[in-house]
Amino acid sequence: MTSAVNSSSSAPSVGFVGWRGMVGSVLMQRMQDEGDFRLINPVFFSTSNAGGPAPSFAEGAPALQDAYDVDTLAKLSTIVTAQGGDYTAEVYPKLRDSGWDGLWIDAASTLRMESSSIIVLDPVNRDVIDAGLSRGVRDFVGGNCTVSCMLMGLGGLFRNGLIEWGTSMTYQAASGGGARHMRELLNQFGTIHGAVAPNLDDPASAILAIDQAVLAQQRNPSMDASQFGVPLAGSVIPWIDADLGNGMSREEWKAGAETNKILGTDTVDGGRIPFDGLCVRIGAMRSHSQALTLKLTEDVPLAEIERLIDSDNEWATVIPNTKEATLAGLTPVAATGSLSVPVGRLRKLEMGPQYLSAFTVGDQLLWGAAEPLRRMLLISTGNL
Ligand SMILES: NC(=O)C1=CN([C@@H]2O[C@H](COP(=O)(O)OP(=O)(O)OC[C@H]3O[C@@H](n4cnc5c(N)ncnc54)[C@H](OP(=O)(O)O)[C@@H]3O)[C@@H](O)[C@H]2O)C=CC1
Ligand SMILES: N[C@@H](CC(=O)OP(=O)(O)O)C(=O)O
Repeated sequence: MTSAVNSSSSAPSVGFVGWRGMVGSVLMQRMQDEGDFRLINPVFFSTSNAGGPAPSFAEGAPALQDAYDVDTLAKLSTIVTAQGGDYTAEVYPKLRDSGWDGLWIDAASTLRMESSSIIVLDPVNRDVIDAGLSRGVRDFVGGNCTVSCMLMGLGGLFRNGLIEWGTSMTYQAASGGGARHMRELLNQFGTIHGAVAPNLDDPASAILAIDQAVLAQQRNPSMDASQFGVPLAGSVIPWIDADLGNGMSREEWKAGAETNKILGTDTVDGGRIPFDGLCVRIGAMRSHSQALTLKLTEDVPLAEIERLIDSDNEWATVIPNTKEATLAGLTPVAATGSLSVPVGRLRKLEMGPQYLSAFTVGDQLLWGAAEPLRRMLLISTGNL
């Protein structure tokens, strides 16, 4: 499918860097699905193939430009990048130093916590985005995938001041690491299966023998674990991103830091909400899940909690707390590819009526990465 672009001189010229990566591909697909290219004059950049043809879906766009060419980038009113943090760290300062004052819309975490940037998640913080645009903020960064998916699901409780503190235990999919991580997980599953396939085919074979063969394969140094460091298939890895040296992973630090920045509660007197937990990589392909324990500021009836979650935005969806509904609607397999953010397992815990459990799943390439950027571009061009 091709998407006509708007090449009239009055259409905003928007540069895209990182459009063929995983986040970038999902962003391009969403923009095609929604007809966004009709509204802008896109210029596509590459770090590896300058001069090559523009993507086939963008009919009428010029050839690929060099993503490191600051002069060419500086001609554009807006740059959208999903190229990664190293690219941002190298190119962004040069571009600003050159005097460029266009809008920088970025998926990487590099600039997220800068005071000059806003983390974009407009169903939750549209007021912060609008105020930022009015006072001349030029850097808009997508949030961490787990944080964005959590706030999309539970925004109704946060925004009504009902969360005193929260803790999340995450179950993050391989796709959070990128395309090579997804491939590695699948190869590991395949290698393990290959090691026991004859035994599996024989219904009379002993399960303990199969179990031992699986473990031997997982511990075999020949098993490719170059992306994750250790086998993920048939296991879990309770550490994501850098070691901050204080017992906390960087992914865990982002949960509290970014949640409060998005909500605007990160100032000393802004009512910071303590939010902390453990981040764990599991062998899901795509879509991050998280189990939450929330301390409420008051004893709100469960029915009211469900109403606040469900009505906060058009994507948050309460899943009834039954086994049948949970299995049908509250898994990565059910959530992947959808903008809906299911929230379930809602119940008051034994600790008291102000303690709530919740489980939520979100496609971290949609609301967790591409969709907030796409919508920020629409907001900045006056189309949302
Ligand atoms: N993965 C996720 O869930 C999330 C990622 N992010 C952030 O988004 C940024 C980009 O992440 P992600 O999309 O996963 O990164 P990818 O590694 O998938 O893509 C980044 C770049 O790698 C280059 N590349 C090299 N080989 C290939 C190939 N075979 N196929 C496609 N691209 C290739 C492309 O640049 P070129 O075309 O110039 O060669 C591409 O733009 C990162 O900063 C990440 O932290 C944010 C939220 C969630
Ligand atoms: N760290 C996330 C993915 C990601 O890219 O996050 P961030 O944009 O905060 O670096 C994960 O591995 O699941």
